[in-house]
Amino acid sequence: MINKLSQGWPAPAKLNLFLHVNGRRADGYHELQTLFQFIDYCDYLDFKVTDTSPLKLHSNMGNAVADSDNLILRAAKLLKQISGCDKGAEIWLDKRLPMGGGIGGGSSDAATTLVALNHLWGTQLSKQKLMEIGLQLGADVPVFINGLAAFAEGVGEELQPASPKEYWYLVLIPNVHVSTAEIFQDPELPRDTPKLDIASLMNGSWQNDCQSLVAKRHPQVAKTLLWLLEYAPSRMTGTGACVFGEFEQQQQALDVLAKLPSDMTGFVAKGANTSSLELRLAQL
Ligand SMILES: C[C@](O)(CO)[C@H](O)COP(=O)(O)OP(=O)(O)OC[C@H]1O[C@@H](n2ccc(N)nc2=O)[C@H](O)[C@@H]1O
Ligand SMILES: Nc1ncnc2c1ncn2[C@@H]1O[C@H](COP(=O)(O)OP(=O)(O)OP(=O)(O)O)[C@@H](O)[C@H]1O
Repeated sequence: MINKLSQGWPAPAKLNLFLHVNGRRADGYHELQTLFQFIDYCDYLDFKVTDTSPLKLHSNMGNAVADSDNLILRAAKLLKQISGCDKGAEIWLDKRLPMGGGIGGGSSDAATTLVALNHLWGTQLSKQKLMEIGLQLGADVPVFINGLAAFAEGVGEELQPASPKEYWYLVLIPNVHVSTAEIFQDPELPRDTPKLDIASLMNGSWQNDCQSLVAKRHPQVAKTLLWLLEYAPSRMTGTGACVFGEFEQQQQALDVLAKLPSDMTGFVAKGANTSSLELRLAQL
């Protein structure tokens, strides 16, 4: 059972406003160019520091992820190992973000764990060091630790600050789990988009190179995207399954949400170039 403490630490979702796949490296990972923006839709974590070393996680995720695989416990363990900290922690997770949706919930939980425990344990590692540790857990973890919207290259860890317009988004959640690894292993994934300079990318038309393939493999994604495109410029985020449409006004997004067929689910959220985690840190 989750017994939330007084004030939680947010773990916000991200959108990939565009995602280009430029090539494959020898280690199997892909070279990407992508634009990350946060949204104000979050998981929440709470932490209680203990004097002895065990780590314990309470969550409302059910059996979805074994403790040994959970990025929260993996992040906490790694921070303990690297910092030599002998304290422990009890951690509560209020999971709200859909899993396997391409909005980065697992990576964001890991980032929030590293940032919060670094503060609460007094381990005092720099943001840069936390980002290095985060990268060992997933390609998307560093941007969540950095907390600022960013243009990213490499496998997603070479970050340059960016300030895309903070639209209101209607995010739809097709009822399928898309495996990131499976999409990146698919022989039909296009991997040859030329690398462009940041200015051309920011001013060009934004696309997701994984979208056609995911729509082909998962008809539910294709159907959801087609529905949303009737109302707004819309794309997939990450390797899916979630798709998002952009709106100038919150009410426009809410009006479309109200029309959603009963077999679809979604939520409205605001784009944020500074993450809610970064804002929480600034309050300390
Ligand atoms: C596609 C994105 O969501 C864009 O934001 C991310 O790059 C994915 O980041 P992530 O979920 O943190 O990914 P990881 O957990 O590091 O990797 C999952 C799997 O995706 C593949 N992968 C991931 C990132 C990348 N640049 N190239 C890849 O080929 C790898 O096969 C890896 O086994
Ligand atoms: N705390 C966690 N929350 C969610 N997933 C977790 C967590 N810990 C481990 N995982 C594993 O990570 C997988 C991907 O989860 P996540 O919700 O981050 O997907 P995603 O939104 O598609 O991420 P990305 O866009 O980074 O690929 C899950 O299917 C699950 O097996």
